[in-house]
Amino acid sequence: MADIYDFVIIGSGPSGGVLAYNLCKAGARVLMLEAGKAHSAKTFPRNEMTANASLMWSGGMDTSTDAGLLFLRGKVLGGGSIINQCLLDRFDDNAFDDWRARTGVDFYSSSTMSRHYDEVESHLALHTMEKCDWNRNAELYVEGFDKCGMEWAPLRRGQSNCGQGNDCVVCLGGCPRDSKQSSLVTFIKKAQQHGLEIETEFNVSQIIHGTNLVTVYGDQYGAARQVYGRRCIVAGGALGSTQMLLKSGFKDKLPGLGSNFTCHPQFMNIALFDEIVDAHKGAFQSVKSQDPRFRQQGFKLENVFAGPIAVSLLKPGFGLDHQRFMQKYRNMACIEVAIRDATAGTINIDKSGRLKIKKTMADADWQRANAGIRVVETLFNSLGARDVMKSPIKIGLHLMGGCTLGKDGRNSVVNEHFQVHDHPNVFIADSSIFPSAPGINPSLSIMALAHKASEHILAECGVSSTAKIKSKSPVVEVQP
Ligand SMILES: Cc1cc2nc3c(=O)[nH]c(=O)nc-3n(C[C@H](O)[C@H](O)[C@H](O)COP(=O)(O)OP(=O)(O)OC[C@H]3O[C@@H](n4cnc5c(N)ncnc54)[C@H](O)[C@@H]3O)c2cc1C
Repeated sequence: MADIYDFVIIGSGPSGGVLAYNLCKAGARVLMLEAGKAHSAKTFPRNEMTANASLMWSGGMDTSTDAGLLFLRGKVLGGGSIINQCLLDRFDDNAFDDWRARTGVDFYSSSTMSRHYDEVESHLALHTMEKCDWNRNAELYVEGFDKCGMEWAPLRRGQSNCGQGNDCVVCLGGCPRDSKQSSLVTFIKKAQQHGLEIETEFNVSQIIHGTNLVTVYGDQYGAARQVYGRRCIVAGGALGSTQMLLKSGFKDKLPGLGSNFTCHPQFMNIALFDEIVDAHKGAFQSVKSQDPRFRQQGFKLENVFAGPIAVSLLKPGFGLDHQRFMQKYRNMACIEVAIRDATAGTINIDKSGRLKIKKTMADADWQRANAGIRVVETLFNSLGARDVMKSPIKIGLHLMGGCTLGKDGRNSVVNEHFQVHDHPNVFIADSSIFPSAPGINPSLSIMALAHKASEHILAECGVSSTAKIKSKSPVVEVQP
């Protein structure tokens, strides 16, 4: 006798959380599988090194095949929303127009998506960073922008209570106050109130699509496991979802699987000032560029900083030179350049199922990066910085694509109903469905698309999102 769930959701990030909540609320019996561990505000590691090692895939050391780009992605209950900054922006017309032109999919528009944004935002505490939240790093950013006549805007974060002046900067290792609006403290918590079951440390290796049943294979605590769902929702993020489908042999029917991988490569630029900046105190990020010229040129700037371990990794070299650099930690200000990458990469696997990610920076990408870095240099120089260090390390935080949504199964993986082409019982609505890099923080749009997907999935089951699913007998004999 085996349990059959209405839905098995693989992955617990922004996508998995929203889908779990909407399906559970409609009365479905849902099991969520997550490869990472379950943590809470009380148990998140408080040391930078331990946080990277225990909350990220490969300890935060996933790289492209040429080792030119470093990819960070969460492996913990709550996924990327546990280790991210929770900056929540809607996409603009420019991003949606590009997606519509690439895919021919009409719902990619601000007007169609606004209802879904409204819906997910109604579950989140949102805070626009105000002047009283700024630390000296943010003040310098604004002073520089004003001096150089460039437009900036406050960032909007998902946070409920980050204390006076956002007095804590440990968000990237998991929020110790349950303030950051991760999927763990928002949608997953609410889904659990509607009966969501969760299994953590369950690493999915294969998804087998049957006529009436999807079988999900994996391992948990060193033992082989398999679970069954009438339908399966793959929400493992760009790399995770693509890897699971590749390992399950979906590429035979879907040649586009693994293509269109993008990541908004980011460059940290650190300036040394005579004054004490203490960028590690107060709000970690508060302001962004809003200059239309930058959007046209394919880059954006945000004030940002990092803990001492991360900063030390950004500076090449070792010994006295490195030591002297780190002694100036309190005098550092930092602005990151993030580009809207023009050159898509590919996601593949080797014979052992390990990821092989090809992603290079082509000339068009370097033009965008260098244009942004030049602006940062001008800005810091206008403020009298002693020195500006351009870190050679390129980091991909927003991982997108691999299972693109589109109309044609020859070059896309998921159809307009978020169903994998020719596999009607498997759905995807996470960052892997993105057809290109939007150049905007992606999480809120991942959630809005997941909300839209949940409506399609419920409609496909013959239920409107406000009616209740009548779950079939939960326990039946299974012969996979
Ligand atoms: C340091 C950092 C800062 C960021 N800051 C921001 C920000 O401020 N704003 C913003 O919009 N975005 C930000 N992002 C990006 C954002 O977090 C991601 O785009 C988002 O989390 C992707 O959501 P997702 O649901 O597609 O996948 P994920 O959040 O990656 O969730 C996928 C989940 O699936 C699990 N999984 C994968 N494979 C398997 C498997 N085989 N078996 C079982 N489980 C599996 C993973 O462990 C993971 O928990 C940041 C990212 C990083 C790393």
